[in-house]
Amino acid sequence: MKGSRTKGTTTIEVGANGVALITLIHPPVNSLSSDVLNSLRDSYEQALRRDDVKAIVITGAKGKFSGGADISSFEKVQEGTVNEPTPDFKFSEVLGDTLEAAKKPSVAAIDGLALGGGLEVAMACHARISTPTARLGLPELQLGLIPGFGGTQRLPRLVGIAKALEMMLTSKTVNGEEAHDLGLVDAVVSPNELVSAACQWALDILECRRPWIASLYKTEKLDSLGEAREIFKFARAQAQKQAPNLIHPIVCIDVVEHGIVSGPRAGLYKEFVSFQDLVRSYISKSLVHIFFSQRGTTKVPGITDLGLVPRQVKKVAVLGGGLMGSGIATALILSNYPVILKEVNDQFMQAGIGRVRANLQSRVKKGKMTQDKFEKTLSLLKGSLDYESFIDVDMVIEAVIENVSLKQQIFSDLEKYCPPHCILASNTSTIDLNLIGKQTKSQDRIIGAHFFSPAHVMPLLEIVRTKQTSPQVIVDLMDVGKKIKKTPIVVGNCTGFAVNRMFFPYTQAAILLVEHGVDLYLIDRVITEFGMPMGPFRLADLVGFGVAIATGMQFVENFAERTYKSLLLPLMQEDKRGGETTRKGFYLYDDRRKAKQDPELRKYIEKARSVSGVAVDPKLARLSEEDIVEMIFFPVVNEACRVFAEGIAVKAADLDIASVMGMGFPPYRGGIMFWADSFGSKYIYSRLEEWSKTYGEFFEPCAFLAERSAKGAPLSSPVEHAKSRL
Ligand SMILES: C[C@H](O)CC(=O)SCCNC(=O)CCNC(=O)[C@H](O)C(C)(C)COP(=O)(O)OP(=O)(O)OC[C@H]1O[C@@H](n2cnc3c(N)ncnc32)[C@H](O)[C@@H]1OP(=O)(O)O
Repeated sequence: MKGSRTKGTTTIEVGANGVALITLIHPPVNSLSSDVLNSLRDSYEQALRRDDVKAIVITGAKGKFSGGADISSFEKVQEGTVNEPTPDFKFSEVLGDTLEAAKKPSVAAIDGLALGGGLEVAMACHARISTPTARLGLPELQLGLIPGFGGTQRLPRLVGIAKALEMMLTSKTVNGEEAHDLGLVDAVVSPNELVSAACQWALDILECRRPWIASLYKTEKLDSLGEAREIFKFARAQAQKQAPNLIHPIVCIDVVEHGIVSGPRAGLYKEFVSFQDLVRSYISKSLVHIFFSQRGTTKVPGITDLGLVPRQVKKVAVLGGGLMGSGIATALILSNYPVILKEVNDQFMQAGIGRVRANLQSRVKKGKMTQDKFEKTLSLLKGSLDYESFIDVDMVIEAVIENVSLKQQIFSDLEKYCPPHCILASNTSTIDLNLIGKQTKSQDRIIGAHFFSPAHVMPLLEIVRTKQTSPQVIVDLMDVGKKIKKTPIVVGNCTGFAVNRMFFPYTQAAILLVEHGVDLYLIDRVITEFGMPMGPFRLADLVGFGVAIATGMQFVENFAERTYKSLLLPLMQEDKRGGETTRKGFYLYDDRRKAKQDPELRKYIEKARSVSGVAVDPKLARLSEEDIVEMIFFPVVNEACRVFAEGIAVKAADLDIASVMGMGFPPYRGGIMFWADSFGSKYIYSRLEEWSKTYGEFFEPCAFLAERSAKGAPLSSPVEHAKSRL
């Protein structure tokens, strides 16, 4: 069973002071499985029955209150194994009728996490005591859900409507101190005082020295109805603007509002009904899939199951202080790794250090970092112009321009100057690692560490292994990845690896459509409305045509048969239109980087069209929005299938994560393979085949897709005989 190694339980221990301590136990995060919930109800009823119990404290084992409802139980509902609302989802009644309405007071003692259902249990208690570092929140919306154990009603009554909506809509947690300021917890104490302070608080409630509060009926934090309506109106407008494709944030606001207007019991009922609908929605199914897939990336068969312990990486060198190198250095020093930044001359080195400084300064400006922490963090970075200081580094990450012979030279040098255990990583985004390491004898410690720009912000780290890379080196890099808060996906070696192989047809398909008559700006709009952060043309402007063309060349060389050859980008570049940095690309940019459409583009498109020998296709010129989405993304699915079939990715779910975190594919569509399976392999195959007949090999469905389509099989089911590169 995913995410829940045991079914969990609770224990009850009655002290001489007459307080029953109920402990939630379900490693690793004390999630609330059916067994935990049933056991909690039984322990609670026992405490209420026993004459020697005067008051109750609920806490979680091993310094964690609870990570919330057991998410794996949602999967069963989503797979259709469970149809009716299960007792789990009716637990809201138990919290209201048994805990909150009890004749004995209860206090939650919170350390570590109190998330989702965990916080909802705590809010049904009559008071909450937490440690300063505890994290409290209702992150259910991240899963396409709303709180289902009364959180939509109790949180607004404890912290006010606006703050409650903010916490739920952003899924952000607050720490114990902040929770105290908000009124969500009643006192903050150190972890070793937690249980005794909570027991004392419960006795104080009993003896009327502290208030006995049922959160559900608290009113003093609630705004007047008129003010509340304004808050709801504003929240709806914001939610609509930020996530127009998502319905559950609006449902959440509706449910909170219903409770304010019609009373908390009516609110609880609406919460229950809405939760039942949402848990079965495609969006929740997709987001739950993403939740488990993201955690699944750290489990790589044949590598993470070998019992290898990651070696400690104490010092890292980064080669190249450009955009990528400085971003990588920033990510490393932010996680306390001392870093040497090597450049070829002083001017470049100072520029690189300047970029790192600017990255950190922007955190200070946003209030995410103190000036003192800024100084300390920056002091971890040292510039260097030679390899002398590489004598004691444990890992090098090369991030110079995409030039094969330059990289080959660098890796030969690294072999000479770095200690023999040192991990030699390259941040190349496309070049085959075997080529890069060709002139060395260190193939076992050469690995790809492909970051995404800006490297200190983007969450994905594509770890590329060749057939020679040792499992130890992979485990070491995965560990560094985790420490710098990246989600690693381990992939095999090939041109473009997983993410860029999927990106390539995305841009290519867009160019093909434009040359055949589809409006360029319409494509960007449709793709943005689909949920991508920006359309393919706006993205090309952001990346810059220089990089786009250089990367494209790698694909032309390696996958010529399925490359759509167009001169659109080179023609524009010839005219000094190189993307955002030149202020002109597919869009025109003003001082504030605001993009404006440019009617002049027509002349480049017409020229590119005539060079390609392509005529406007009236059918494509009238393409529906659905068709635009399919013609752009099915070629991406096709490439993802190849990547999967070749064993470059071991699990389809890794490609889902790669697409979401590397390409910006909307997580609420579950990732590229998950989304593709919602159409079915037969449909995708038939569409690609139809287009390939008219528009050429670019669309030709791959053998894997043909095979899955013939069997009517899902694209994400495991590949049995893949010639795995892992
Ligand atoms: C009715 C209610 O209103 C509905 C709900 O409560 S919905 C649930 C709300 N709770 C959440 O969304 C929290 C989800 N969990 C998290 O954000 C993070 O796991 C965490 C912050 C709790 C811990 O993070 P971290 O320490 O990095 O550990 P992480 O690797 O994520 O999780 C450890 C393991 O616990 C599992 N897990 C975490 N939370 C879980 C949950 N709520 N249910 C089931 N499994 C869970 C993970 O799948 C993972 O399993 P694995 O080891 O087999 O891969």
